[in-house]
Amino acid sequence: MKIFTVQQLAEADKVTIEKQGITSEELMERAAGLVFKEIHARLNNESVPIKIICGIGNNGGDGLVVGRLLIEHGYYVSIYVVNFTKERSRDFLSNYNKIKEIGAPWPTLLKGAEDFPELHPKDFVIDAIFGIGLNRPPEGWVADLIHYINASGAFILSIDMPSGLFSTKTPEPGDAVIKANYTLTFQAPKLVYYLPKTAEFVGNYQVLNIGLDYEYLAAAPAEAQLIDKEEAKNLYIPRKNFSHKGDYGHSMIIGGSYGKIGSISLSAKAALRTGAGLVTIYSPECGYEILQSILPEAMVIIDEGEKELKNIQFEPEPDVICFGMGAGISAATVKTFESLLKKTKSPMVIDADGLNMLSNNKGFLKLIPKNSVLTPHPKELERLLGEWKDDFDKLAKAKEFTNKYEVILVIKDAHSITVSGDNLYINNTGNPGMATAGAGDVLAGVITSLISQKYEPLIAAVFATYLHGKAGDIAASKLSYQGMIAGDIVDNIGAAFLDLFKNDDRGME
Ligand SMILES: NC(=O)C1=CN([C@@H]2O[C@H](COP(=O)(O)OP(=O)(O)OC[C@H]3O[C@@H](n4cnc5c(N)ncnc54)[C@H](OP(=O)(O)O)[C@@H]3O)[C@@H](O)[C@H]2O)[C@@H](O)CC1
Ligand SMILES: Nc1ncnc2c1ncn2[C@@H]1O[C@H](COP(=O)(O)OP(=O)(O)O)[C@@H](O)[C@H]1O
Ligand SMILES: [K+]
Repeated sequence: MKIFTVQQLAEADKVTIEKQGITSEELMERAAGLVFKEIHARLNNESVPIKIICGIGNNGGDGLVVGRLLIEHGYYVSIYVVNFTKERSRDFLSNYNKIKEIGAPWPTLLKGAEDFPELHPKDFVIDAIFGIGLNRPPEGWVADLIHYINASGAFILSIDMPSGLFSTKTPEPGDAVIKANYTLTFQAPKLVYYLPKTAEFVGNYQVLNIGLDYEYLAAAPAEAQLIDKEEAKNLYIPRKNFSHKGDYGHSMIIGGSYGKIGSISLSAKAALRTGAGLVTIYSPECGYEILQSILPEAMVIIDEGEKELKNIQFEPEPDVICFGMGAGISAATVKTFESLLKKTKSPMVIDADGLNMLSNNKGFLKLIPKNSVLTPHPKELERLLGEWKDDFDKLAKAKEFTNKYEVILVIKDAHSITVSGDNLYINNTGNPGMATAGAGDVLAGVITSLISQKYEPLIAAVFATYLHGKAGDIAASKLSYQGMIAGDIVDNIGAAFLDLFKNDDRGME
């Protein structure tokens, strides 16, 4: 699903009104009507006190429409208007008058702290103060009102955006931003729904299709792509009946050191479970017996170093090399990594200590084969890019980095983001149970395996991140967030593939 900027959405709004021959008030009625429907379906005429807090722009207008429809359906509704200015948007005003027409009590005007409504934990608050038109931080008593709503303990449903949340910057601690339990948004999710410092304000969310002009949206370049099952399914390459292991490539997993052999075994097993034809593990000597015993399907080549990698030499050349898990960063390992970078021409996957070596030796960056996939978690990314001001600055720096070195970055997080040039792909699978040792090693193996099966490195990164998260979700559904470990993610990669085609006639070919 495409994620658009606020400017694009405003433009789509205009184009829709023109092409569909409707008024903006009709579009507001359509959009807010869908919000009403969702609320009505959930509340099912329950007599919960509903308090709608409206601004004076179109977000407030939406709040008024929702209020009118709820009143007409017999709900117990109080409407408040935050009178931070005398200005009103046109569609706000016409819907304000419509409240009078249905004979409902006039909305209460809030002019300062003394007017704040009583709020109770059992209230259902609809936040329609600011939407995507927020253009400066809320101040004074309006900021106090936002903090007051948050502190009430009431269930908060935000329309379009939690009020006070900007679409292009992250709040500072203490800023006035509604902390919604649920957000109902129009047409497309917003980038801030997926970033570490902003997602917490959004709560759960749902996207309502308000029928904005399809042609405009299809042609508009996406600010980012959200990768869900629909998108992931389209990336899948079916396996042919008449094929052999050579068709699915040879993955080589290089890494490990004394006490950290488990990492490469997880990557290698993940590569096998993702469908690589052949997997070779290249390890320090101390890993030999362990690896041969726990993973008979993989071949093992050992380095001359007993406890760490010292002189990486192998034959024949694999289709793709994954480097770094558990490798450590001793001087000898750094040196042999440098030679490996110099002699490798095809795209690699670089993870963990491979990334740390790149950060400590910035001169190595230009040696990375083009189109390689780097998989940093936030700390590794910071070592690689330097500090960033906020999540937006982080993404800008990541784009610059991938452009400069012609590589692909998978920024691992709750919503991992694959960055390639100016393109962002946001993953929508995964769960907190994956915050467990070795989960990242598994992802590196899945990406490597897909590249060896001839997926383009960018597609491999995006698809692997989806499958890895889905495998984690399936593992969590059986074992709980607490009970699952990285090996369970590996064990459910197959189920993640099968899930792609569940409820779909196409099936896995
Ligand atoms: N696009 C779509 O697809 C559709 C969008 N729709 C809805 O429209 C919403 C956008 O509406 P919007 O543009 O009127 O802006 P909105 O968010 O109501 O608030 C801005 C108002 O507040 C003001 N203001 C700003 N910051 C302020 C501050 N800190 N402190 C004080 N004042 C501040 C600013 O005025 P200013 O003072 O800057 O002149 C302006 O008046 C959108 O989120 C969705 O709900 C649907 O109805 C139909 C389909
Ligand atoms: N809360 C979470 N929600 C979704 N995915 C998560 C969460 N926490 C971690 N993950 C995923 O688990 C993996 C953890 O990787 P990493 O931190 O490198 O672990 P390790 O170094 O132990 O292997 C990443 O792919 C990350 O996206
Ligand atoms: K809002």
